[in-house]
Amino acid sequence: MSAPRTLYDKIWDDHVVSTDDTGTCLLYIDRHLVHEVTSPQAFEGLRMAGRKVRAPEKTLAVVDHNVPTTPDRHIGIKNEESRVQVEALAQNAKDFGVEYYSEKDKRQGIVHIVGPEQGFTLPGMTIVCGDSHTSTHGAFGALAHGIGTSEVEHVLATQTLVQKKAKNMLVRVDGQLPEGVTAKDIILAIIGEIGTAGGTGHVIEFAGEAIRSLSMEGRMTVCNMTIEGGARAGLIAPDETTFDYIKDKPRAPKGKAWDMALDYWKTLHSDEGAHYDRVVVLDAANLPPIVSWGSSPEDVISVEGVVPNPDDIQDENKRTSKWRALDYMGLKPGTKITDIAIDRVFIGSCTNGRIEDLRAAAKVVEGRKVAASVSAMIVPGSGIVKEQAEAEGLDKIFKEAGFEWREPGCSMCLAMNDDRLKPGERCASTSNRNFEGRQGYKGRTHLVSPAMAAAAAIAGHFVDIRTWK
Ligand SMILES: CC(C)[C@H](C(=O)O)[C@@H](O)C(=O)O
Ligand code: SF4
Repeated sequence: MSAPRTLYDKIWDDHVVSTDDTGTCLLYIDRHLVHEVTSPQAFEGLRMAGRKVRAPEKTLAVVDHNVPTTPDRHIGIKNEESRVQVEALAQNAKDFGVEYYSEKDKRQGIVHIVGPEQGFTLPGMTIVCGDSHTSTHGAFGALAHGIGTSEVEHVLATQTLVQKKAKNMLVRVDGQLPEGVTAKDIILAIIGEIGTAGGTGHVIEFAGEAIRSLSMEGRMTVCNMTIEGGARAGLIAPDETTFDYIKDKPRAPKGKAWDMALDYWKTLHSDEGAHYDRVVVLDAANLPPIVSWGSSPEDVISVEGVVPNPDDIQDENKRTSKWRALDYMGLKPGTKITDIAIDRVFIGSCTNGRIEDLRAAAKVVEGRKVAASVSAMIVPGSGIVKEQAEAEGLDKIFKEAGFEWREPGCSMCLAMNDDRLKPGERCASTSNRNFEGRQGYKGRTHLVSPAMAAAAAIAGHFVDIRTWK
């Protein structure tokens, strides 16, 4: 009998084309997602070498980072650099025969929301994109890597990627999540626990009752932020929740092909006794709603807590860097998290821009008003999410409360388009990165779940969603 294997081992083994003496492998790539930021030079490289895209039918291109999200976006992009990138992707997709969703297409949205929603992302596949949050697709039990622009070119040309195998890490979240605590809180707590380098050199498999109980949307939120914990990729074994989600998606296998796919997908789980190089266990029942206080996704604390004092940190470099983070954030140690007032709220991004996220926010917002001191916006992750939300009347709830209701895109997750913070502005954000300048020059980001962001918009400061009335 062969040795027990993890889910990662299985997908890896199924895709190795060749291995050299140093253990470096050539991996076959099943799906390639392309956006406008990391692809222009890759296509240019192909053009100069006179090469074609090897498998256009396994490639899907969509604009997301640079597109405006205002209702008048059809008039075009003012920013020259953004406009050039978007136009380049449209042209490259046409020249190389790759399917492309422009900002005028209902299927357009953030690449990591579009892939799953179209059934382009399927269990057991290797999936790449020139984007770090490609880890999102691991929620389907797919091995999903972010890659650099030169690798984008390599995959376009050959449908393979040069890779060394990573180690196996298991993060098990036992028990049940308390009311008001979400997938976002799980992953923020995990990163708080292991640190931003905690997953370095590993692929993390998420397992345990709390993970199993999550919807696909929640699982995508968890896998999305795996990269912020330093891991190469995140994985969750597919199950009935996964199969139900995929079933009627446009590109999902149909008929006999579906039955065959399902037989294979059911083998995609770690074997009993499979070896993990590292195991971390958390108890979901102990998790509170979480708020980030600093400029790294590991700087997290319970909403019931206070801003920590960096002087309590032993390591000098770390102590200095956390003092710097507090200075940047304009916060003092000992301040209660619920006393922090905010100026802006951003609900969206590939972390929390899916329908379930908008439903969670709407539930909090219904019949209430955004605080006079706050400007808040909702940016659906795709045109399909937007359409669904409108069919459910969520847009009305948001607009009546005083939120802006936008067109899909990366928006204020990163300052690559017109949506950005002004210097000094403080934002409750459902995105994944709170780096300095991430949402705009000198902008201050606090990472939270959609329900927590929505509640902060109403209250004007952070509140504990579990006890807030
Ligand atoms: C622009 C892109 C390359 C980048 C990434 O790789 O993640 C962006 O999506 C981000 O979230 O910072
Ligand atoms: S939404 Fe944010 S994290 Fe996701 S791909 Fe866009 S910029 Fe990157």
